[in-house]
Amino acid sequence: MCTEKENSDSVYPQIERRKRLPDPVLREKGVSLWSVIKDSVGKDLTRVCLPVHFNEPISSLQKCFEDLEYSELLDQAYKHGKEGDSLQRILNVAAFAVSGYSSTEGRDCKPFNPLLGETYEADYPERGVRFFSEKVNYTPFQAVVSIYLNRSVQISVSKFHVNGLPLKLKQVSHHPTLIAFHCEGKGWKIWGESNLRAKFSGRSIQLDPIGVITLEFDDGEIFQWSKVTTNIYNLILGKVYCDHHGLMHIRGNRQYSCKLKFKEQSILERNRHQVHGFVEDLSGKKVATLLGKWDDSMYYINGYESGKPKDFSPSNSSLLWKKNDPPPNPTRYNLTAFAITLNELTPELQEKLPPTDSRLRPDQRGLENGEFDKANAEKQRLEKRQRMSRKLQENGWKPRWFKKDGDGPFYYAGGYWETREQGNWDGCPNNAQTLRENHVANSDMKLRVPSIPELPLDLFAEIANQYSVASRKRHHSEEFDLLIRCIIRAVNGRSFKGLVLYIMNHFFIRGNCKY
Ligand SMILES: CC(C)CCC[C@@H](C)[C@H]1CC[C@H]2[C@@H]3CC=C4C[C@@H](O)CC[C@]4(C)[C@H]3CC[C@]12C
Repeated sequence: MCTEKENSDSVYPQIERRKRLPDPVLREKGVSLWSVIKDSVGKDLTRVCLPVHFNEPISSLQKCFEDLEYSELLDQAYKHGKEGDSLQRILNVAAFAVSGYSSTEGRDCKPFNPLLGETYEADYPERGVRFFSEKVNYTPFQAVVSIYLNRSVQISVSKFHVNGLPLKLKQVSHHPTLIAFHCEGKGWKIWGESNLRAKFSGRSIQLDPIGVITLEFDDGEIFQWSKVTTNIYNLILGKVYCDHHGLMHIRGNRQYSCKLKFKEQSILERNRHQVHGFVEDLSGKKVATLLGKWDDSMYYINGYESGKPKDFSPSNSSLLWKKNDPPPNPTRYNLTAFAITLNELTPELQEKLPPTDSRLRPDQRGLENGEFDKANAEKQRLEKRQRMSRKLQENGWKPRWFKKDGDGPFYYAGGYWETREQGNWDGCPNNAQTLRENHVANSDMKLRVPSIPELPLDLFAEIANQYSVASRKRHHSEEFDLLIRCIIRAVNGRSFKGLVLYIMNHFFIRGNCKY
């Protein structure tokens, strides 16, 4: 734990991280997507909780950090730039932008969709980086794509038939999960939003990333780029896999910019996953050529060569990046050695984490431990609770660590690591505060926080939801009155307003994210 290793020009401490996932407690029973669909005929599938069988024990917040597996390339880029070699800097940045895709090969599970207010921190001093991400929007539906069966209508436009039934896929969510992240390395910072627009296009699902990634070096050089399109194939039949294609333009604020093309796969093309491109200077002169594969390695040669990949040989090209070896104990989820470390929870870490950290989600932890029934039950409970407080969330929820100005992108507002240092997650301004201001403008309401005996959390959510509906309609529904009367009886006649405030406070202290 305490030895130190020379890494580029800084000294990083060495830290032991786990090399494998825990052995599953139970044997997993197979689940077919069909059996899930079959049981859901006629239901609004956004309300159907997908069993954890289709998940990997990583949340989307953690997945964002997977793109930083090769952050060493950015350390290199910083060093080169400092030594006046701007070309090497942009080449390393380009290799970094491609390297983030390498972990997607062979992965066929869905990451956990973060709950509102969920956060993830990664403090990796052995790499010189500190990463933080938060789910920043409210997603009205859990599923990006809803699947429903059309039994009665015989003439169907859908292209799929499952067990003789036509299957129609319909996109329902226009507010995909939005995640903001911020990462600090030695000599650089990188931040952005991870947001995807999903389109179902007959053969596959197309995910178009929205937003830009910004990389800023301490000497003021900035690069910005957007990710390319991802397609997911074989969702219904066969083995699920994804592929990436499109143009990536890395714009710099100084001398160079870089254009990379991720080639779309074709049946004829035997050479898959290819990426090629070039670096050009301000005058448009192409000064270097890049070539490689997003799931393997990237090379460059000085000067521009429009030739085919076969023109590249180890003698005339130099290696920029090579993918790490797969872990010695492969997981069912095909996680990389780096990804295996992301959800590790040591007792020391547990003490420091805020209650909103992905590592504390019981459903995800259950899946990781192979306690599948427990994981499913927890997932259902958490998703149901999140749906129930929907109205209140729509009205006044704000992320805690990221801000935005007008329509601009979210940026890190600061303070997370400082709060962590103090170890007091309750003391800082919280979502409860914001909500109280938005919804309870009446100043004569005094906030008493009564010690209410443990009430089921679902009930809290439902009350909060009803309260928000009622306060807009200016009258309470009968069911709502009944509910409230029951609760008041349960808590021995505490004041209604105080109770509601307490509930809101209790429920939203950490967004919707108290497990
Ligand atoms: C229901 C089950 C069977 C479907 C499994 C779908 C898998 C293949 C999907 C679900 C979520 C997807 C990821 C969502 C977001 C991103 C970020 C993007 O910039 C690169 C692709 C990447 C990393 C996707 C890769 C494919 C992915 C992992």
